[in-house]
Amino acid sequence: MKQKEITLNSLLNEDTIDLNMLNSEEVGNDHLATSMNTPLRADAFEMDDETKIQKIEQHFQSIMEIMGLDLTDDSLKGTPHRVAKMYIKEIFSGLNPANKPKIALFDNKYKYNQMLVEKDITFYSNCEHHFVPIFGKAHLAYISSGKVIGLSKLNRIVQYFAKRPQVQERLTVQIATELKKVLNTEDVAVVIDAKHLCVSSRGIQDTNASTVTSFYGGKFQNAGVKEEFLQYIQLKTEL
Ligand SMILES: Nc1nc2c(ncn2[C@@H]2O[C@H](COP(=O)(O)OP(=O)(O)OP(=O)(O)O)[C@@H](O)[C@H]2O)c(=O)[nH]1
Ligand SMILES: [Zn+2]
Repeated sequence: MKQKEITLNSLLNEDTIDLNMLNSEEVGNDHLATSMNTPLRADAFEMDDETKIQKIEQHFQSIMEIMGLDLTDDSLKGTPHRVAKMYIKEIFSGLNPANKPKIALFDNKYKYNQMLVEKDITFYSNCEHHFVPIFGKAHLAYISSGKVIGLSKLNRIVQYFAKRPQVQERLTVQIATELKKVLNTEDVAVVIDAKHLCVSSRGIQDTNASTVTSFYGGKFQNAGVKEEFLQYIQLKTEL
């Protein structure tokens, strides 16, 4: 299987990126568009969800009509509303910071001081260039700086950032940055192995290629620590 490897640590070189901006995953700051922030307009959430759904429904109906589809057909007539609801409430719900998961941390009373790896987190996202799915596995690791995170919250962080129009590089950096912030440590690692339907189902139509992106912070930049993490996740060849 062919894999394209993009290493992101150079993008996150703290000499070149303002750390305040890295922490600004808030509405209104996103539009300042550092390389890792989803390019959102400042007024992105002035309109409520119900109005957004109504408007998208109207526009999607126009797209279908332009394509010559008969919207009086039983099976098609509900599609504009279905798509609009799916965009706002499901597959792009991670655009809205109101949907950001609340993260519960616990004291590390177990004195566990090795890495914790949450691997094979299945996610579905969508390519921001073609609006077709990106899907795959995310593998996360961290070494506690004193707090322990509930395991499911690692999953929830992945799902939140996946539910946006994405490029895989940005998804990787956004997850890593959030992990660093909530866990108050540089010692985090993220590897994402994903398939892009814009590469397999159209365009070049390569059904075998997958894309691997990675972030290694703090102690994970140490070759031995990184190797231990990679041993645990052992990238699988089929997704
Ligand atoms: N770096 C990066 N590129 C992506 C990602 N998802 C999709 N792309 C690429 O974005 C590019 C968009 O290029 P364009 O030439 O504007 O689009 P296109 O004419 O549809 O290109 P083809 O896919 O080659 O037909 C394509 O090469 C996609 O494969 C991603 O997550 N990261
Ligand atoms: Zn694409």
